[in-house]
Order: sequence, then structure tokens, then C-alpha cells
Amino acid sequence: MSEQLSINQQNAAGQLTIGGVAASQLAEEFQTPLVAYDVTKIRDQIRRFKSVFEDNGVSYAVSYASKAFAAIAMYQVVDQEGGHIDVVSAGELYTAMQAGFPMANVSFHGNNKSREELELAVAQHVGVIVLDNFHEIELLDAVLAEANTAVRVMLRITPGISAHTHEYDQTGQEDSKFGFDLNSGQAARALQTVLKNPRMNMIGIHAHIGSQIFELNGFQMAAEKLVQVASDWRDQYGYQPSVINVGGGFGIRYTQADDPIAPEAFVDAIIKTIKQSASDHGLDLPAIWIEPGRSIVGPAGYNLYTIGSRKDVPGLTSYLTVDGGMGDNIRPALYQAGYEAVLADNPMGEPVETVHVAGKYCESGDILIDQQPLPESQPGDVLVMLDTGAYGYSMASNYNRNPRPAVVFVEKGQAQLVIKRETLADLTRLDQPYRPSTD
Ligand SMILES: Cc1ncc(COP(=O)(O)O)c(C=O)c1O
Ligand SMILES: N[C@@H](CCCC[NH3+])C(=O)O
Repeated sequence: MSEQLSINQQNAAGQLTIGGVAASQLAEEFQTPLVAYDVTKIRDQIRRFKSVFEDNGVSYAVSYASKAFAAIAMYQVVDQEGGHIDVVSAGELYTAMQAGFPMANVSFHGNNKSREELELAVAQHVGVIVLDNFHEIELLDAVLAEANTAVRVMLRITPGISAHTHEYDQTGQEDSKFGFDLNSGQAARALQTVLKNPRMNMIGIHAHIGSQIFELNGFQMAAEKLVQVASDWRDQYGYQPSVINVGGGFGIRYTQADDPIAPEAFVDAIIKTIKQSASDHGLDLPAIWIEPGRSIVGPAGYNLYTIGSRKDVPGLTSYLTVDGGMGDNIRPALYQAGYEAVLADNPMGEPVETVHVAGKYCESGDILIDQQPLPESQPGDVLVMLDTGAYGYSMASNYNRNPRPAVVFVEKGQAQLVIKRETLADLTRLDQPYRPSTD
């Protein structure tokens, strides 16, 4: 039984509901494996972030980090809620274009943006390009000269802060592939280069220290560091940023062992730190931007699977296998990430056993949940993994030539398909079939 399921997520028959629809009904209608989002949860989290800023009376942007989950529908919902987005590839940008997302509210990130990607971003008049390295500054300069236009930019700096999270999720430490290093003077050199460039309108500074962070400390240190940098740059170069972007990374609860503070509490502390620090340095308060990904979509997402085979190793353990796995959620295998699951039609049932929830992929490490207590189950029952909305579908693969699942958005009792299930034919489609050499 999961304490995460609030009572209003069950219907009168005791079934788990998502967005007002029984999970097992979604599974029947759209088949499994299936990714389902409760859209109200997405909207509520964006609103909670916005109200923290409003309560603190600061200019802001809540810029959804769309790498966590990108789809036309997702961009439409973020736009409806007045959010901005961050994109990191032509693919995400193109998807946002297809959604009719206002390009002025797009930040373009990435540590190796290609010339084509920069050309697309410039042609689309994205709101800001977040510069990451010297090569990119040169490339963008060439693209802007050719298009005879200008663009707003920010500099991403590495503040030299190691966040307490999985090593793969750290990005703010000095030894990071992202951003301009502060200590060696790279960041200051980048600033001078950009300030001299009449086609680049430098609006602010960005730092992102990592993902799935539970501690306030790292964010407060990063916020202070950014204000310190802003104050140094004002004193040394007469440049004052109008935006400080503190990135995302607010940790969420995946299992009962996790005990994070609410995402908006992180943001409240960051805002207060920046306000205090700006006042200490006599700096005009810049707008504060955040880039949450996981905290907006993680708790809103559910992976639905059908239970299939079972293996009991006498005296040892049991494997319950579902019809998906590491192809639709690589996080357990990649980061040893923990999750919880329930039976769709008996979410609050008393557990009678503890099983390994195994995926169907040819890989011993394809275990979705290491130790899951469950009530009695049968092949054909629907198992629902909770809090899978971030970096699940977005990191999906076709390993073992398994098609990627469908994605549905569910709201107010209505489910809509937002990403089609891949078909077997999708896996082999080629305009020009390969002809093996016969010589
Ligand atoms: C630049 C940047 N912003 C925002 C995010 C979003 O992080 P999260 O999904 O942990 O909120 C990331 C990913 O870690 C990122 O690299
Ligand atoms: N993919 C990572 C988060 C990466 C964040 C991107 N900088 C995860 O699932 O935890």
C-alpha cells in the first residue's frame, strides 16, 4: 500500500484513478505499456511555483525544463499556465513550434548546439540562447552575422558547487562539461566577448547545480554565488544582469524513504536568498527564473504495465515480470532509482508478498523495482508504477526492438492520446530499402 495515493485517487470500486479515470480502464482502452499523466497535477505544480514568486513580489519566469517530458500537448499545457520552457535540441524546439508555443518564452540550452540548431533558434526568434562555451559564441556570432539579426543571450556558469545527488545528476561542480568555469576566469572572459558583440544582447546569468536534490544548502549557495558574480561584474565591467536563472533540480518523493521539502519551498528559500544577497551588495533585484523539470511532471506521471510471467526461486525470491521495463524507464538501471507500484484494481490492498518487479528486456539489470510489497496478483492484472513522469518516456529507447509506449493526458475524467504507440512497422521504416551488396 502506498501512502502517496491520496484517497481521492480511488473510485467507489476501490480502483486507482488517474485524472478521474480508472487506471485499468486506461490500460484497456490504450493498451500497455502505457504512460499516463494527470494533467491537473501538472497545472497545480506550475501554479504553486508561480504563486511563490507572486507572494514574494519579484519578477520571474517558471521555465519548464522540457527534457523531463516533451510533447506537443505538454507544451500546450505549459503555455496555458503562463510558463516558459527550456529546450535543449532542435527536436524539442521543433515540437514546441508544432505546439504553437510562443517562441519569446523559450530558452535554448545545450553544451554542443549545432550550427543548424542555432540557425533554427535564431530564425524562430527564441527568447534567449543560453551560451555554454566559447565555440558556441563563435558559431552564434557567424549565424547572427549571416542572418543580420540579434538575439538575447545568457551565460551559463559553473558555480563550483557539488550538489548532494547521484553523481550522474551533478552539473554545478567545477569539473563539469556544462558552462563557463568561474574560478579560472573563463566566465569573465566570456562576458567580455559577449558584451563587445553588438548582435548579442546579454540579459543575465544562469547556473544549474544538478537534479533530484533534497538539500536547500546547495541552492542557497548557488543563489548567493550568482548574486556575487553579478555584483563583481557590475563593479568590474559595468554590466548588471536583468535576469538570474537558478536552474531546476528540486527533488521529489519517489519512495517512502524519500523525504524532500516541497518544490515551492526550495524556490521560496532561493528567492529570499537572492533578495537578501542583492540588498547586501546594493544590486538592483533582477528577475528570477527557475527551470524545474522533474518536479512539474514527475509526480503527475504513471507507467501502466500488464503483469505476465512469474518466477519463484524457492527459498529466495520472486520475480514478477511486466510487459515493459528499461526501454520505457531506464532510471532504475541507470541511477539505481527507486519507485513504488500498486495494483490498478487494488491499490490499497494489504501486501501478501514482496517481489522484484522485472522488465521484459534481455538484461539482468532490467529490474524496475527491487523490493515491492504487493497484494496477490495474477497474470493480466495491471500494475501501475508511480511518479514516473520525469525522464521516463523522455529517455525511452527501442532496445530489443520494442516499440515505445503510447502517452495519454487525462483530465477531468477524459483521456486523450498525446503520443502514439510506436508500431512494429515504425521500427523498420526506411524510404530507400538497403540493398546488400552482391559482389
Ligand atoms: C540546465 C538545466 N535546467 C533545468 C534542468 C531540470 O532539472 P530538474 O528536472 O531536476 O528540475 C536541467 C536538468 O538537470 C538542466 O540541465
Ligand atoms: N535524467 C536524469 C536527470 C537529468 C537532468 C538533466 N540535466 C534523471 O532521470 O534523473
